Amino acid sequence: MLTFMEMLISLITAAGVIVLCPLVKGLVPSSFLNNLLSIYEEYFCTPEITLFFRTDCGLSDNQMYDVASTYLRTKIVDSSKCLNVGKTVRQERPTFDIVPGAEAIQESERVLKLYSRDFVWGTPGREWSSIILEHPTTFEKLAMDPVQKRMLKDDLDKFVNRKEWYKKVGKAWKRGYLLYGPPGTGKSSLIAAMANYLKFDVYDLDLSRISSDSELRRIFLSTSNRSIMVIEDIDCAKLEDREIEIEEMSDQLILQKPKFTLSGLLNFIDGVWSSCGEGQIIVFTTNNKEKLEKLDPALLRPGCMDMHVHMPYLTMDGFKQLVSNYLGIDGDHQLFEVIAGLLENKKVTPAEIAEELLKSEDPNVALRGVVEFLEQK
Ligand SMILES: Nc1ncnc2c1ncn2[C@@H]1O[C@H](COP(=O)(O)OP(=O)(O)OP(=O)(O)O)[C@@H](O)[C@H]1O
Repeated sequence: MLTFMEMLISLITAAGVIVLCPLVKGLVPSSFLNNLLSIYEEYFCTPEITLFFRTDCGLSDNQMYDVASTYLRTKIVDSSKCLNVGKTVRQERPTFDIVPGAEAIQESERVLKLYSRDFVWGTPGREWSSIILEHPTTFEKLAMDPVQKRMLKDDLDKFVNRKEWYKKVGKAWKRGYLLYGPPGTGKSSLIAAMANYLKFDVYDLDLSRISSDSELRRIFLSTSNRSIMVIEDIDCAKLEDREIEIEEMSDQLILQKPKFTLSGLLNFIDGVWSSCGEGQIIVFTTNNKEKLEKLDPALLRPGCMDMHVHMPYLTMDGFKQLVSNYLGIDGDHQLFEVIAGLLENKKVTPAEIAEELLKSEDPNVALRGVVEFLEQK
């Protein structure tokens, strides 16, 4: 027979286990659990603290929200070892400490986000809205010159692993890439591959809608570290210095009209403001590199665009990669020779051939379609 004290100790221990262990919680019927918890709380519990993780901290996203959601999503078995939340009596705010192990989980489980400004116009205080980025392109799937692909991956690896080096030489930890080539050659796909490879969020910035340097500053400062800022079709972005159009301005305001300037943009990429933020990558894309050079050569210099990546029309190597992706053929095919001959004389983009390959899952039908397409081009 259990004594009263032994029963009480068992009850406390059981309730303690249930309170502390989420796994056990899932196994116990809720009515029993609630009764047990109310007895436990009434006699032994300190008041509960509820933590609210807001999605944003003013202008920027709240990283603690990401940490907490990652934590809850993975339902880490040994939960007590992963996220320490603490507050001493002297501290004004709680501290959050991710201990080793949790970072690795966070990294592998991290959901990438694509930020844009499409839904923030007229929303005071918000510079970006985001959706989950689930782009399937990886470096392996990209139809791209293998040597160039290797060089780019090495460059990215070197960049992300050299935080201390950048500090030592007194350089902002940033890197710029210019992707240029005709439409449909994979510039956007390459950006997705870079984001997936590095596990970096992507910020998609439309420069033509920026009206002043101060707006640009606010926007840049509200991006997170270790992210990719993309400015697509930069040659079409109306980069000339421009003034904001405000109809009813007082005389005083007219004297200091807000302006967007090219030098304001350069300041963020390789000037004084470039040191705000760490591990940031900026990518320009263009279909017309010459036009960009004419506008201002400074935009293409190392320090601004450190690496220029040419995305050309489709080559036979690229074609074989697409065939592997779409038809699962990794070896040879009898139509490859004729296709190689046609590709040598035609300017065709990977996007066009991808479209043809989508038409049939039967390799013979799909490849005959490609031959016809190339012959007619
Ligand atoms: N190099 C490539 N490797 C694999 N797929 C590609 C490649 N280029 C294009 N594609 C296919 O074509 C589609 C369109 O390509 P993408 O948008 O990446 O080209 P782009 O160069 O960014 O074009 P634009 O200049 O018009 O923005 C992609 O979704 C992908 O399916």
